[in-house]
Amino acid sequence: MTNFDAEKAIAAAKAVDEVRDGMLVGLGTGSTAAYAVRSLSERIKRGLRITAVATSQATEALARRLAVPLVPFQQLSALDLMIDGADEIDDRFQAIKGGGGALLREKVIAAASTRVIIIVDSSKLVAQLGKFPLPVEVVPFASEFVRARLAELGARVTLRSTDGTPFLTDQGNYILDAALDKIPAPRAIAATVAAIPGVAEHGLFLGEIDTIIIARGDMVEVRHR
Ligand SMILES: O=C(CO)[C@H](O)[C@H](O)COP(=O)(O)O
Repeated sequence: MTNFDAEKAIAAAKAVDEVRDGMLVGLGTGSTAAYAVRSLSERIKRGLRITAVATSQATEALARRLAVPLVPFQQLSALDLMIDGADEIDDRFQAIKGGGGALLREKVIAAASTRVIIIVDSSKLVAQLGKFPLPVEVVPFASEFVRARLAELGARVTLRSTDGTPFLTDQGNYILDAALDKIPAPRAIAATVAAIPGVAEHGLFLGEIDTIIIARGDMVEVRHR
């Protein structure tokens, strides 16, 4: 386990402490969120009664394997709590997400949740967003059109792929990773990108996050908005 893995596990356990009997809990995607699923599973084994919603097929598979009770989100419109990771987060509770390609479902679940807790290791806290390329989910039909529009904004744009095969999201869309280096005005970029026809969602989470849990070594810091 790397130091960052240990921090992820500590932050995840702290977030899972916030889960109470009867809650409907949104489960994020990625390696940090996976620690939260494991931690939640341990509490369920000790008697916690909750129902969860997964933000991706990967998280769904993990939760099923660990006997975390799941319900499809299609039957719901609101959740109590979401626990998820992030690729970058600043001290204004603004984040870039989507490194795992689940940004669209993550944004829906975040919007549906009364409270959103983001759990991160110490490498994820930044003074300004933008070092991590902004993931933009696009319908495949529009991918070249959207790529050109993002390039006009000054981004170096890469179609996410493995060995030349485009990565497909759980919705069957593509991801364009838009490297901007710095995003000094996240709200303006978010509005501009969201307005490009063919964009399904972007990875800027600007108003959704209520609590950040950051682990540094074996210390954990909880910040509330
Ligand atoms: O947004 C995400 C998935 O879409 C993840 O939360 C983000 O990529 C962080 O992943 P990890 O915890 O593996 O570093």
